[in-house]
Amino acid sequence: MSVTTFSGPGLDSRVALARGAIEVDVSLTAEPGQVIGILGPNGGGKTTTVLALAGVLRLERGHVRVAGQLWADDTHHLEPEQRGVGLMLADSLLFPHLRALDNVAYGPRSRGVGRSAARARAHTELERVGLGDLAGARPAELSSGQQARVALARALATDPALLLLDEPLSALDPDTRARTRSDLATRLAAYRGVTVLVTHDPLDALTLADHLVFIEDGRVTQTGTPSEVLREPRSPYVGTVVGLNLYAAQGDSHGHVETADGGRIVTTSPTEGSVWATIPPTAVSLHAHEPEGSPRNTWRMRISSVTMQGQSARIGLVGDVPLTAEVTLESVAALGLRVGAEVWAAVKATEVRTYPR
Ligand SMILES: Nc1ncnc2c1ncn2[C@@H]1O[C@H](COP(=O)(O)OP(=O)(O)OP(=O)(O)O)[C@@H](O)[C@H]1O
Repeated sequence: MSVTTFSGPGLDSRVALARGAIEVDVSLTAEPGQVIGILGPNGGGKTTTVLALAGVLRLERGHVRVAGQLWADDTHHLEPEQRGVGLMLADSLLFPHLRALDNVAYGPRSRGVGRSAARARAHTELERVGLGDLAGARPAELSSGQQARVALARALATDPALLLLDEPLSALDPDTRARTRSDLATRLAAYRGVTVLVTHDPLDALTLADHLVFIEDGRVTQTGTPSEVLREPRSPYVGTVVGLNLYAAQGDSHGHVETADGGRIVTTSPTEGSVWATIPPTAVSLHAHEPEGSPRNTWRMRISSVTMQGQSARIGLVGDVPLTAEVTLESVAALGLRVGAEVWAAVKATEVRTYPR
């Protein structure tokens, strides 16, 4: 098969294909060394995108170019083993009968590297993930975090230009996950190819990725650096992930915005035209009686949920402007906050941020 060569060094892709009930159409670009974090609700097309980049699924339209090489377009399709790609999934899928060293050496071996060169390479990769001493162990003798690190070493042992990590930490318990996340961050910092990391965990995305891409219903709904996304979410899903109350609203240019459900919010932020409005849950105070004072929003609300989070509680509120509030556990006790109870919620106008939609 002839392979057309392009000059771009990183990832340049648009994958478009039907999968199940949805049409996936996702464009991703990245420079070498960048980590792209992909987030999105279940069934939105994240894994489909990864499998299309890997060559497991065929494109219907679009293209995949990596390190200047065309891997796929309408007419070309390189098989996964013909692509310089490393894949790591939630299940590390190690060969149970092989030592860690031979699990890692398997990749180079299957690409034609001789046995001793492949083993030498596997040793180097295991050392890079801190497992040089456990090269002789079989998967059953390794902890789940160590197995994940072997899987990472295996994915990198073939010098891939593109590393695809699909929920690589999701099978780990929270402590192991935190430690393995930091090992992964260290290893990725030294990797010069492009990494695409699919995760449901905002912490993975914020700590590992340089750039975030949200995929919902087969489409990209938002891209940006973690701090851009944290500051200005642009879909209800992204609002939930970054922990802000988010409303699609219309401004009346008199310091009010009106939400799609007819709720009115007072703000000191610009209110011209179609805007997103955000309210941080920590900016919502709850009261037994209607509060008065500086320009503020006050709403009579009913409590729909109460969940604890460390030393604070998140209170779901329904009313004119549905809200999540984050309050101290003392407030929960003092105000008798429980599902079904009615309270006043107050938010200062200065706490409501708007930006164009
Ligand atoms: N093996 C399959 N055959 C056919 N359709 C599938 C298959 N796997 C997934 N789908 C469908 O493809 C669509 C996209 O699924 P995909 O796994 O890409 O989403 P996802 O964003 O990775 O979801 P999750 O977060 O649940 O892993 C969904 O509608 C799903 O039901």
